[in-house]
Amino acid sequence: MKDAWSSDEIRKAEEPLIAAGVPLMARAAYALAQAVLREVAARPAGSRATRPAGRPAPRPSGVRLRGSLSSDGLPGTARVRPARSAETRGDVRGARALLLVGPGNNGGDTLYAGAHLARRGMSVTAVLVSARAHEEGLAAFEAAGGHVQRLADVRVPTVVQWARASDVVLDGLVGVGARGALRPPAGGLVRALVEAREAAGRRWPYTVAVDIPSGIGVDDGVVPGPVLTADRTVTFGALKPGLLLPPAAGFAGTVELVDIGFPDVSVTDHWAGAAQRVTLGRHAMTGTDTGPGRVRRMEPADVAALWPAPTARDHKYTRGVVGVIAGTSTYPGAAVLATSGAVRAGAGMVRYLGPEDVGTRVLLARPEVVVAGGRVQAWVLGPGVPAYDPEEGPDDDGQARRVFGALAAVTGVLSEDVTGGRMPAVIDAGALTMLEHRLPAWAVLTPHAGELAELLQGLGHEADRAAVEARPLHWARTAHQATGATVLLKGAVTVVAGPGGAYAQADAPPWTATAGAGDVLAGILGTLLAGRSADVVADETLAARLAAAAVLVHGRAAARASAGGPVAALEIARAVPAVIAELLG
Ligand SMILES: NC(=O)C1=CN([C@@H]2O[C@H](COP(=O)(O)OP(=O)(O)OC[C@H]3O[C@@H](n4cnc5c(N)ncnc54)[C@H](O)[C@@H]3O)[C@@H](O)[C@H]2O)[C@@H](O)CC1
Ligand SMILES: [K+]
Repeated sequence: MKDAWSSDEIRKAEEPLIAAGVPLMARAAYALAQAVLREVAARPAGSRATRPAGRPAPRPSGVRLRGSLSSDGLPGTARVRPARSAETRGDVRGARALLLVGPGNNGGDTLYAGAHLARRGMSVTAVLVSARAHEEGLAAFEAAGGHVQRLADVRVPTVVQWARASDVVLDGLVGVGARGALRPPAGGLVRALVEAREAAGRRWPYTVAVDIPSGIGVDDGVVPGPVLTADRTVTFGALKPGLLLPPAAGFAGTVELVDIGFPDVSVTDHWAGAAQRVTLGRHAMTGTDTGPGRVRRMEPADVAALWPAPTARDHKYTRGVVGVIAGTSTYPGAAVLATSGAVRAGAGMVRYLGPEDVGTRVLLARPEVVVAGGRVQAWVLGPGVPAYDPEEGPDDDGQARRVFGALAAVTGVLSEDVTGGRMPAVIDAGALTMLEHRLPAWAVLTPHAGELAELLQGLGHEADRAAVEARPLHWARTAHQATGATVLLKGAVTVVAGPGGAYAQADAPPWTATAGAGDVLAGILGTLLAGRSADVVADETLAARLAAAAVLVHGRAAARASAGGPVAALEIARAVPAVIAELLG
């Protein structure tokens, strides 16, 4: 599990260590310098900025650094403890670094790192954007032979020119002390650098963000103004939510987490069950509630503990029956895709409810499906079902009526004065327009940004699709709070918001953005909810974890089916068993 800490949590963790004299900044700066030295040393000397003008620099992304990939082979985080023994060898003399230095400790990290680079023979220039700069860091930098320039004394185009002529640019303008969009003059400088980077294409120097790409929302992942995209972010002590969340995460490049010595601690882990004391390891947090504010990313190793893998004592009913209400005679495909997702994820049984001709098509594709009503342990409601319109009367082959009936079994509100048992559900597409009652957390809404915007508008919020895409965590949380349901907001990075906090999952290749992929996801999640139906109703935080696990499995199945090329939704379903086998193995 990747666990991101808010800026407040980072400060709370730092305070006792700073008081005890732990050299946090020295550790951070040393690791930062090592990351830069590794990159520069890996480049052929002739390709460095001293190359003749106009000759393109080699692509930094062609060089894979030690620990730069997560176990799944996708760009991810690596933990590197800055140790003297890890000193990077290789000749870096004459290579050029440009440091963008802000007024706070983020600038301090950058200046100390610049001192390391200068001592190794690099030509290092620091541009101070403010009148103020970290005093000791600046003194160390100058003592090591670094060149200092003040933005007030030079023009922005000159700094852009220096950047273009460098091998590496370090963005040390602001870190976790940042508030809002970058203000002038830093904002103007970064805007000009972003333009120059776009114009330069692949010839732009390797760009390293110090702790975070300056200008992102540290805690909420927003991008309120200009941000220079990094090839690598070297982040200190713990991940920050903005490094996991869209849209900010797209600016971070490969994220390298440096252990600067935050302590081993135990915390109340809302994710592991009700108020259970657990030790999360080095990167956990002393005395801080993980609470609904937390942002995490589930990793492949976390899935096995959640998956309802069968034992020899199980039979099809104990393993969980998924009921699917999806598709109409006009849109039968969603029914085939959702039931396929559920079958391939390993449901004990899948029931399909819908018009007869759609049921026949489902049976042709998946003869395992039972096309008849009966007991189920979780519902999948709404894929391929049109939006409900009480005025017009629905042209939906009776699907709205069936969905309303199933929703009663989810909330337990059977009629005005009769309540019954309750069970989990995936509420997708058309079913998102049929919500009448406040929902429990075991109801998982699975909108994309446009559907979430419509849902929010129905709840009185002014949010269109663009607004949701700009602040996905905020709006997913808002919808969770307003409806009570767990909210899974689909996207390139999928955000899940529930009572125990949020997940940001980036498991799927861009090819996954294809019609029907969401129907398969709904089926996979339905199987997970059915397999752990009683647990999900008993533990209000479990649905979000299962939702994140379903997103991970779906994303990895899409990657497997795609193999780097286009992918059809049904192929994603087909790849699911092998992915589950791999994760459980
Ligand atoms: N506290 C410590 O001992 C450590 C701090 N570390 C570094 O220190 C950083 C945090 O340092 P600080 O708390 O000094 O804060 P930062 O350096 O992140 O930024 C604060 C400064 O930036 C300015 N600023 C804030 N928002 C701005 C905006 N939108 N536009 C322009 N300027 C803005 C503020 O006026 C303030 O001067 C971390 O991100 C990390 O890089 C690391 O060295 C680890 C140890
Ligand atoms: K920064």
